[in-house]
Amino acid sequence: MEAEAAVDYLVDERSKAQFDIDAMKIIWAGGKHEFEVSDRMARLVASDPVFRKDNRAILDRKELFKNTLRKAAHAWKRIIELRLSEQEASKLRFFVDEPAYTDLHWGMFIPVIKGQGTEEQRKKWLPMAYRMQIIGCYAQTELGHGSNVQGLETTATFDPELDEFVIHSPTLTSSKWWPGGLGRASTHAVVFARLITDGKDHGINGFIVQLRSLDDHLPLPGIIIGDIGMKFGNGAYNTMDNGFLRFDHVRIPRDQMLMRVKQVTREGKVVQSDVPWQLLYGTMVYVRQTIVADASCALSRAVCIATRYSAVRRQFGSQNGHETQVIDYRTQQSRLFPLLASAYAFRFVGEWLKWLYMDVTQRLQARDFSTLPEAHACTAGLKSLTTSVTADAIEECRKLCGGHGYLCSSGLPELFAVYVPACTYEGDNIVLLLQVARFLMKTVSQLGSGERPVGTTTYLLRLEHLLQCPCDVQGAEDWLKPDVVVQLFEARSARMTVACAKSLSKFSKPEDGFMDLSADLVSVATAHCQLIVVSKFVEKLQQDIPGEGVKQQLEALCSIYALSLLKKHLGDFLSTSCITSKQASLANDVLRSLYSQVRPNAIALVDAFNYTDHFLGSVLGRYDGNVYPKLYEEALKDPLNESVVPDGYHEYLQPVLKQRLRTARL
Ligand SMILES: CCCCCCCCCCCCCCCCCCCCCC(=O)SCCNC(=O)CCNC(=O)[C@H](O)C(C)(C)COP(=O)(O)OP(=O)(O)OC[C@H]1O[C@@H](n2cnc3c(N)ncnc32)[C@H](O)[C@@H]1OP(=O)(O)O
Ligand SMILES: Cc1cc2nc3c(=O)[nH]c(=O)nc-3n(C[C@H](O)[C@H](O)[C@H](O)COP(=O)(O)OP(=O)(O)OC[C@H]3O[C@@H](n4cnc5c(N)ncnc54)[C@H](O)[C@@H]3O)c2cc1C
Repeated sequence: MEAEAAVDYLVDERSKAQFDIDAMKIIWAGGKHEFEVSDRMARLVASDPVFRKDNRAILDRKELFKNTLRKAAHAWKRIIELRLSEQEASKLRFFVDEPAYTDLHWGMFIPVIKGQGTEEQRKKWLPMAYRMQIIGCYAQTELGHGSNVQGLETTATFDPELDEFVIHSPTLTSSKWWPGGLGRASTHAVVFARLITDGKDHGINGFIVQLRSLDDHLPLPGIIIGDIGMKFGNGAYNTMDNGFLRFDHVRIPRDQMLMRVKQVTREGKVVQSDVPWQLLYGTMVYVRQTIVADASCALSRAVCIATRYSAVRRQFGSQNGHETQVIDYRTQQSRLFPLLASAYAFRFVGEWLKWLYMDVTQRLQARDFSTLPEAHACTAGLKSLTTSVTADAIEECRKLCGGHGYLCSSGLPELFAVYVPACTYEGDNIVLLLQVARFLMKTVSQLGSGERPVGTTTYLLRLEHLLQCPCDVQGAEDWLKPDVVVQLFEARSARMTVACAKSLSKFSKPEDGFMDLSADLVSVATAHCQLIVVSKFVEKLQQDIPGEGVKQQLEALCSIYALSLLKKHLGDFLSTSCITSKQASLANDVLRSLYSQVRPNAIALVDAFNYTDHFLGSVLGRYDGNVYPKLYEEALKDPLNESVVPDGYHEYLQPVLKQRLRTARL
């Protein structure tokens, strides 16, 4: 094929932008310093051949895993050589873009020891973990129990004679099953097990257990361990060694029980400390918060690919002598721009959630536990909302790219396969929304008793008003007023919450009500979480936003986010009498004009994510838009194209063809 000169097919598109893109890049990154770090790490990874990832879909499992080990070791070497800070290291990991055992080591094993260990335990274990002299994972889920943590079966029985715990898997269903990094890489795990002393069950707790020898990596006596097998998609999450683990009466010293929440004395007495027992779930709260931040990354990546390709791709019609760019079709805009708006919305709510998490952590250190339930509800709810939307959005972006979106070289199939388990891990999304609903029902039921709702539920203090207030929209332009929109989302959430609380009160046993009404409770929780995202976007816009035209673009995106939700959940808004059908129709008109406003800025708005072509890993999303020659190039790299006549021709194709010839002669 003729080599084409490098042409930037998106130059025209970029010249249409009506805002300062460099300023937007800084807003997206969360600050100037954050932008600089992110940009530097992205380039570092993109220029290093060890971090190549375009062959993942065709490597077999063993090669794939070995390659991941190689990349993780190389990343660690670079981190040490370049003396990278924690922030830089975690950005480097992000741009390497490959799930690995190190995620669980840094993302869960270290945090669980930090959060649930005593000072002595932290001093003993953390330095080894920080230097990666031991590799750890988080072994909670079992074959028979994932969502129901209280139902775990693994036992940790105290033996007062030897001052040890005996860790045991009493049944097949008690096998640990799923922990990332467990299958092949980890030397240690924090294992969640039932604490048994003197024949009494004291519920679950974490225990540090060594799994493999630090000399030859062989499993220690009594440990049965392996990988659980291939998962969804090629490449994708198969770089991770999710594992199984069974214990046959494995002994560990007493001081390997994580003792911040509960302690077991030398005599075998269980002492509950004064911190809330829910801190046992604290690592999950931390990770859920990071998953929300990650959702905006995955979503923006898919949206970047679909937006650039939509500007390059042309079908039907006539536009200056060419066919029409598909991005100019209203249907394409109405599917794509709400996703673009959601990417920005999730970015800002993720920033806020990080702040909330830091705030609750500081309070816990000062022994103020009052905001823990709200932090749990926010992390659980937003994890659920953002991952569900992102998973669906990646698939929608694939469809927005037509047939070529289905090719691995579009980057979208692998992104989808690697992302969808986020709807399940760290808490199934429905189970987590039910936690939010439970928190809302409790908050509403306590309103009369003088208990004041805090943080994101403060709006419930204005319950009487919200149950009756009409929507203040008279003309289309009223839909652009942030206070009108926020109040509408508050009213919808409050009305749905109260309606559900009333239905619940009709049950003599609350648990029966929760079972029967669980689908409605999930809708209530979703409405509340959407309110949080809308109001955090609005709050972000009340801050100082530097850069020409940046604020206007973000205001348009904020309105698109809120009004497209209104359109999608119109049934909720109409059935709670929050709006009239006339107002709904005005909102639809406003949405159309907002799409026109965003259209010339669309490419610049995705450029502001500052993704390298290496990170995007997509022929369709290339920065220069030079899609077609590169699609050919990628196709030619496929192993099937290595020979002109395929392997298997002589055994399987030729005989069939010859047989058909004979039949034809007959
Ligand atoms: C190379 C070098 C690099 C260098 C450095 C580079 C750095 C690299 C860094 C990389 C970073 C990558 C990041 C990691 C990536 C991770 C990937 C994914 C891994 C995925 C891991 C997992 O997948 S890991 C398992 C998660 N498995 C769950 O997620 C179970 C869900 N299941 C439950 O969580 C409970 O089972 C469930 C339902 C609550 C019922 O709990 P339950 O039975 O006790 O019952 P209840 O519901 O009654 O709850 C009783 C009361 O507790 C309250 N409460 C409940 N939870 C609470 C909580 N968390 N905090 C506070 N309060 C809580 C509740 O609100 C009630 O309060 P009240 O009584 O006041 O109403
Ligand atoms: C890729 C991946 C990585 C993982 N990594 C780890 C790890 O490192 N460490 C670890 O310990 N675990 C890990 N897990 C396990 C993960 O945390 C669990 O799979 C998750 O918590 C869901 O639990 P489950 O599999 O038991 O689902 P189930 O609870 O069996 O869910 C099955 C269905 O039942 C529904 N359901 C369950 N309970 C209720 C309810 N009360 N009300 C209504 N519906 C309900 C769910 O919505 C779902 O539709 C990982 C999982 C995956 C997929």
